[in-house]
Order: sequence, then C-alpha cells, then structure tokens
Amino acid sequence: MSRGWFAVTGPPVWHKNYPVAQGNRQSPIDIIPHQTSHDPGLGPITLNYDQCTSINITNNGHSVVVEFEDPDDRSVILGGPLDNPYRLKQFHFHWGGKGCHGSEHTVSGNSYASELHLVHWNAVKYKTFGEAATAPDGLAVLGIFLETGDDHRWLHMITDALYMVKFKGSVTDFKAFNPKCLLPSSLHYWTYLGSLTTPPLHESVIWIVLKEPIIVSEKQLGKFRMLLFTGEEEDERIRMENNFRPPQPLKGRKVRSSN
Ligand SMILES: COc1ccc(N2C[C@H](O)c3cc(S(N)(=O)=O)sc3S2(=O)=O)cc1
Ligand SMILES: [Zn+2]
Repeated sequence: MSRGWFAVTGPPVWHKNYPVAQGNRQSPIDIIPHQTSHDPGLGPITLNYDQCTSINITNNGHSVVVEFEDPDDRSVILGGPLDNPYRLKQFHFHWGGKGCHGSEHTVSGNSYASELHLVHWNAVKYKTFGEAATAPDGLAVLGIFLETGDDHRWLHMITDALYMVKFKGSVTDFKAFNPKCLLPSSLHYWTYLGSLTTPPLHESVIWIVLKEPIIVSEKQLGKFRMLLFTGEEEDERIRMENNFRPPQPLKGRKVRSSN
C-alpha cells in the first residue's frame, strides 16, 4: 500500500529547505526498551492540567491541533527530566491509513496506529513560545501512543468536532476540553533529547514518551482520515493520513527510562 502524498512530498524532501533534518538530535526515533538506561534519579512526571483553557481546534494542513491559552502556569508539565515547569501550548495527532500504522516513535521496530503529542514550552527561561521553540531545552513534548481496540470514552469529544475542520486552514471554537482524559493509567515513560518532527524540525524538544498506549476504536481513528491536507479553495481533495515522519538515526543518543 503506497504511503501516499505526505510520504512523497513530506519527509524525504524536507532537508532541502531544512538542513537540520539531517542533524544529530532528530525525531522521532525507534525506542528499543532493553537498550534504554534506567535512571533512578529520574522522578515521575506531573501533569497539572486542571486549570487549562482550550481555545480552538484547527486543521493546519498537516494535523489537527487543539490550542490552549498560555499566559501563565495554569496548565503545565513538570518533574521527570524537566528542570522547570513547561506550559501546555497545543496538542495534535499523527496517524496512518486504514489498517496501517501511524505513530512517529516506534518501539523495537513496531509502530502504533497513531500518536498524540502534547506540546509544552519553557516559559521560565524564554519569553515567548517562538523563542523557546528554537532553544535546546525550549520545548517538552509528551507522546502518547494510540492502539486500536474498544471505543475511547472521551475521544468522541474530539472526533465529533473534526467535521468542522475538514479543510486545511479551518478552525472552530473548542472550549473546556481537558486533555487529562486522554492519558493512560500509567505515566511511566522513556525520555531523550530530540526535535520537532515536522518543519522547522528545530532540535529543541525534550521528548517524554509514555510506555502505556491508550485504546481507541478503528471507527474513531477513521474520523481523523476524513480530514484533508488541502484547502476548500483547492481543486484537489487529498485525504489527511500517514502524516507521520519515520524514525531518524539515534546518532549515539541515550534514551532513559523512568522505570
Ligand atoms: C517558529 O517556530 C515554530 C516552532 C514550532 C512550531 N510548531 C509546529 C510544528 O508543526 C510542530 C511539530 C511538533 S511535534 N510533531 O510535536 O514534534 S510540535 C510543533 S509546534 O507547534 O511547536 C511552529 C513554528
Ligand atoms: Zn507531533
């Protein structure tokens, strides 16, 4: 099965405009659990999302994104490998085609159906998100794998809104959504230093990838595939799927395990 439009126009050519695509701390990576180092000094992560303020949901032409107000530390991730609290800015997903896999990180070469990324920025050290996004410790992205099985009891709150943002560039209100409902029961994780997985591919991300996937149904995932890469004004209608970058060279990096 062809990997489609993204696989041809996306990752393979990014290095032409973004030479950092061939850098030394690119993401995603293949995580090999028995080759990770267990670091007893690595504490648990804490997600303080109860005061978070979601704003909207948008189709940015390569994923569907829920954005949050971030004027203060109302919703942060802290602990684990992080020296400061990092503010929640947005979350988005990566997924495959029907029956294909779509996660960005893989585990011993195996990929999951999809991957959720919760993007946070270091507002203690940097004045703006844009400044943090180019700094080596500027961003912290929490990665959560999605595996197919039963319906996820809360994901419908997102999939029910997707018809409103079918086209690239569309946006609609999306208030009072707390992403805590998308977490698995365990917060055990792997962590390593990496990058954004889409342009501008800045090497500014401390990755925290949860070991336990959440379970969503094929029907729920299928609703993501009704989104389009293309805008309403364009003639072509290109289904948004397989919007994942394949694993990148580890280049000697250490992957640490919380336990
Ligand atoms: C000006 O520099 C910028 C820096 C970052 C961004 N972003 C958009 C990226 O698509 C992107 C990809 C992320 S992923 N898949 O979690 O690695 S996170 C993220 S973003 O929201 O930070 C835009 C401009
Ligand atoms: Zn992502």
